[in-house]
Amino acid sequence: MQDFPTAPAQAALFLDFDGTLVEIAERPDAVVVPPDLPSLLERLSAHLGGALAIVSGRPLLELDHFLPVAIAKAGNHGAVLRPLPDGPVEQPALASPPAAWRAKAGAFAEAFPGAFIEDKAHGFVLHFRQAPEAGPEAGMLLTSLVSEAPDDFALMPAHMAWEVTPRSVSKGTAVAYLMSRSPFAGRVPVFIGDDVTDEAGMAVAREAGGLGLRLQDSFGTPGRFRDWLAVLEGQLARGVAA
Ligand SMILES: O=P(O)(O)OC[C@H]1O[C@H](O[C@H]2O[C@H](CO)[C@@H](O)[C@H](O)[C@H]2O)[C@H](O)[C@@H](O)[C@@H]1O
Repeated sequence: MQDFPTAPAQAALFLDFDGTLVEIAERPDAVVVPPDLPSLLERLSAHLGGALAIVSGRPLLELDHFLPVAIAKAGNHGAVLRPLPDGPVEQPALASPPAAWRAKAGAFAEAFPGAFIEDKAHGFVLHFRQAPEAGPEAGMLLTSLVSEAPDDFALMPAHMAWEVTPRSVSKGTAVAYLMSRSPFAGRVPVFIGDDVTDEAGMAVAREAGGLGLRLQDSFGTPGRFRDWLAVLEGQLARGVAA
């Protein structure tokens, strides 16, 4: 078992989705969620008094689609949160990138068969997994566009994708906000993720005395990570992990 900085029963778990809980797929809609994963996460959340949250770049509705269980979720890299499993959705007021940026990115993607844009509420992703030759040029285009409003927007490298996001939110702000309120407050944060976009969440967890774990280093693969979660759930259920 991965060592915790405290008794596991006192931890607050923050889990990335793509590349951590599920394997990366060719397209965002093609990820395969193991049938037993949602209920495993729901049981883990219950053992932790609700202090388990999915913290993802995905929109909240997609997280609800892939993980249709009552657990806390933060989507769009911290731009939308549901801190309590069945509670209300919370969204800070955020600007959207200029329409001209989206139009230029869309025209760029159209020139590379396989590349496409994924729209989000306050940003967009330019995916190039099926057009890898587009990656560097896409990065240069979006770097140039974001430089027009660097205080408001950030460009994040993701797995075979570039994402334009509001600068004021991140997985770090999501973890900090959740840790400020029940049932997360007072627990020791443990963030597990696989990507550059997870580093802000890991950093906040570490600064709070917890753990920021990179999946590849600590677990290897999403499958092995899911196995670890199942073992942890069993221990918490039997009361032998505290
Ligand atoms: O924060 P995450 O839960 O890791 O989500 C990050 C982004 O994941 C998705 O894109 C990535 O996963 C796809 C499915 O495996 C893959 O096809 C793509 O190449 C990856 O970049 C999702 O589409 C984004 O919205 C998330 O921000």
